[in-house]
Amino acid sequence: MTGDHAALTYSSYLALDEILGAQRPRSDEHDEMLFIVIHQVYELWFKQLLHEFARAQQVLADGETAHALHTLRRSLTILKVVVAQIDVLETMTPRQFTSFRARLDASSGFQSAQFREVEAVLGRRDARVFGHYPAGEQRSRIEAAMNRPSLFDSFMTYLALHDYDVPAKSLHRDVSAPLEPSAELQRVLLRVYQDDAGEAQICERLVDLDEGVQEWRYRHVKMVERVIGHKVGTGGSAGADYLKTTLFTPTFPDLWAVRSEL
Ligand code: HEM
Ligand SMILES: N[C@@H](CC(=O)c1ccccc1NC=O)C(=O)O
Repeated sequence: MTGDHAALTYSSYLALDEILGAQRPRSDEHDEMLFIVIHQVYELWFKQLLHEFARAQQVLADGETAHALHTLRRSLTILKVVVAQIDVLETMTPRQFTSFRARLDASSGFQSAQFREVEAVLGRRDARVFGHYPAGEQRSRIEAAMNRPSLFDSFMTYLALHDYDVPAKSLHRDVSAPLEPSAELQRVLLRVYQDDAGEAQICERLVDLDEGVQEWRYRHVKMVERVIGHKVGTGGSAGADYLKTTLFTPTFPDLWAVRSEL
């Protein structure tokens, strides 16, 4: 040991004092601990997903197929884990949730800034989400993500580097605008699939990602229905009925559209 630095330990390296001291139930109800821990684990995985997506965007913009596939594969594995976590929360019955629900006040998943950042990095551009974020650091991070190229934009750069004739409208678009389906781009994607090389595998991993997010939404809405039925949400929405309206919006519409032609 040098100087007066304490030796690194398991708990100091992992900052366990901080993370294990951060569960603060507001009621004495047994199940509130599970509710808090599940959400904290989600937020940690969201943080890791954002870290992986940033890497995926870098390597795609460098045209590196193998590294991109590796990073996308890891992201998908994380996504599967967070979808599976819903099984644990579903062991909580409606009465158990109701026992502490009032203590949540008006807080809700609407306020998960990292979830909104994940959506923005993937390509969602929707100012409605800002209704739940007053000016501040969280809002700025979501705005920044909506104003830089999305994962799909990085994929456009990747395809261009691999000599595909990506339409200028897709390659040099205003990245702060929503991704619009494009017939011209779909023709390029068909070629990618016909070549059946690494580029097509990237397409498949992006479809996996899109499907995985849709799967999360479906599992979340079913969990909501079984736990609170059709009650209105703490965040002020219609609850399950609102969540159902978000189910069928794909992140990468062109990758779905081409499938009828393959
Ligand atoms: C008992 C468990 C849960 C219930 C009953 C529940 C309920 C709801 C409801 C009713 C909404 C609509 C907003 C509102 O009006 O409050 C919502 C939104 C949301 N919840 Fe949950 N939730 C649960 C667990 C989770 C978990 C574990 C996560 C993981 C982070 C999560 C993330 C979200 C997100 C991100 C939204 C916004 C979705 C969107 O606008 O597309 N929720 N939830
Ligand atoms: N919106 C839920 C409450 C809820 O689930 C929640 C509350 C605070 C923090 C995270 C939550 N999870 C997802 O919405 C409800 O209406 O019961």
